[in-house]
Amino acid sequence: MLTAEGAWKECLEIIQDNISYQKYKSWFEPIKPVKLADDTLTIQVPSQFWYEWLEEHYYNMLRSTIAKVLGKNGKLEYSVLVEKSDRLEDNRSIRLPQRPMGPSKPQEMNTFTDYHPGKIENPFVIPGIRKTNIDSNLNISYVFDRFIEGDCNRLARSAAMAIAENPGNNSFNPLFVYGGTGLGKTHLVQSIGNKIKHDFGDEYSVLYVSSETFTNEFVQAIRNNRASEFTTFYRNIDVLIVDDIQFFSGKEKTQEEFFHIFNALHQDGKQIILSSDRAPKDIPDIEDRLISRFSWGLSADLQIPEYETRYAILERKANDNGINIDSNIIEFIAHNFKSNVRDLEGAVIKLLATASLKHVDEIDLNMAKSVLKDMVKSSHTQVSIESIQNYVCEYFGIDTNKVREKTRKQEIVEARQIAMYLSKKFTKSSLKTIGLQFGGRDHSTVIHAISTVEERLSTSPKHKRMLSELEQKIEVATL
Ligand SMILES: Nc1ncnc2c1ncn2[C@@H]1O[C@H](COP(=O)(O)OP(=O)(O)OP(=O)(O)O)[C@@H](O)[C@H]1O
Repeated sequence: MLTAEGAWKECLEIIQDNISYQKYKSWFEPIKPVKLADDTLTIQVPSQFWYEWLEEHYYNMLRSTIAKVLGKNGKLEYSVLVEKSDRLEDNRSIRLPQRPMGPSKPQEMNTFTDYHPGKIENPFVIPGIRKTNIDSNLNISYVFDRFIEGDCNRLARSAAMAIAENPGNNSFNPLFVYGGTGLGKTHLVQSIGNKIKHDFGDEYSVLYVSSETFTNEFVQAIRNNRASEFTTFYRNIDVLIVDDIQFFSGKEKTQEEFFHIFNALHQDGKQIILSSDRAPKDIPDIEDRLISRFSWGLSADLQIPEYETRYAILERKANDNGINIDSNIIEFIAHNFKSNVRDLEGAVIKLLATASLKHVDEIDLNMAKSVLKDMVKSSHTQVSIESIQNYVCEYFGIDTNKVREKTRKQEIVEARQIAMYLSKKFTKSSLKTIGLQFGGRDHSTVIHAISTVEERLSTSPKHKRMLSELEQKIEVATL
């Protein structure tokens, strides 16, 4: 029978796969499952603010997670730990938003009584496509207003704005936005879609899709003999935004399909917006004819933000989250988190979560330094999954390719599981990405590997020693 712990563990596995590791650690790890009765899971959160934060930021994800784990009648209830009344009062600089105080004893805070499982519809099977019934898949918080402009993104942002003002009818077709991870590609390309929808209403059908979803839908469509419906659907879009196009690499059939859709849309003066982690010419295993089309309009890169932009982004993020951060803390973060915007955001979130967990209203610079110590270290250099595979294989004295092969030899399996565990710990990659880099395994294999390693860690001192040696090796390499 499913227990509260078991149900919450399943929820965590899903949640972990849907949000960054940092957010997962900050907001979900401290939660404790309390009770499971009548399809209702009760979880205990550390503070009233915590509950409000979850509701504000993760409501939809929690709803669908609960539905997956407990079924369509599943409900989630919160119980809030007693708030301390003796709040500290000295010179601190993060102020939590002034919200009503939580209850003085644990109490049910919210129930998804109105829950109905979310309909996940495949857009291309909607009969008689009409512009108004297409779900654009846009995240409404990705808007221009929240996208801070700097030298690092000025060209891309201006082109994006010009497109949003005049979709299809501009010289940036397609717009190809590229740059490293966490630099704002998704935010920017979705801002275009959101502005068009806001300014033009149903005049344009807008669709945001990741290249991975596009590929999966295409494969499904072929399997179900619905390839022509798939094509028709995409050819009817007015503004097509495809994110992370580098995932088309090596997928010949998908590339061919996309090539025809691209031509049809372009010919009809429809707007195409693409993003990628690298410039068109640097994407491996993509047909030349597609690469040449990607370069028809404008390719604009997003670079690492300079200090002033990092400062402005931090101020804005804090503001958006309803907190005031003292300028010396902003300076500290802006000086130490240089590689991407996601890390800046992660730092603000971690401070906020810690303030809430410790029940303090404000945080001073010393506390911020200590809270962010580990992140500062890890933000300096990013280790790749490939180098983790190398470290582990070198440690075990085996050939690196072996961990990517299908072999089930015990020593290889063990090395592979450890490398997967370390990849989760030291990189920001999703379980899916990790699985793919280990010979195309799926995310459940990675979850299994991680829990196997964790179990061994807690029962075998030999494994603990081994892991700690490996972790040290990786840490030294990333300093
Ligand atoms: N210029 C900016 N102003 C404000 N927020 C930004 C800016 N650039 C990025 N962000 C924020 O940083 C986070 C990461 O951005 P986003 O997901 O768009 O990056 P990405 O380049 O698509 O990353 P990935 O390649 O890993 O998918 C988002 O929360 C986004 O809002």
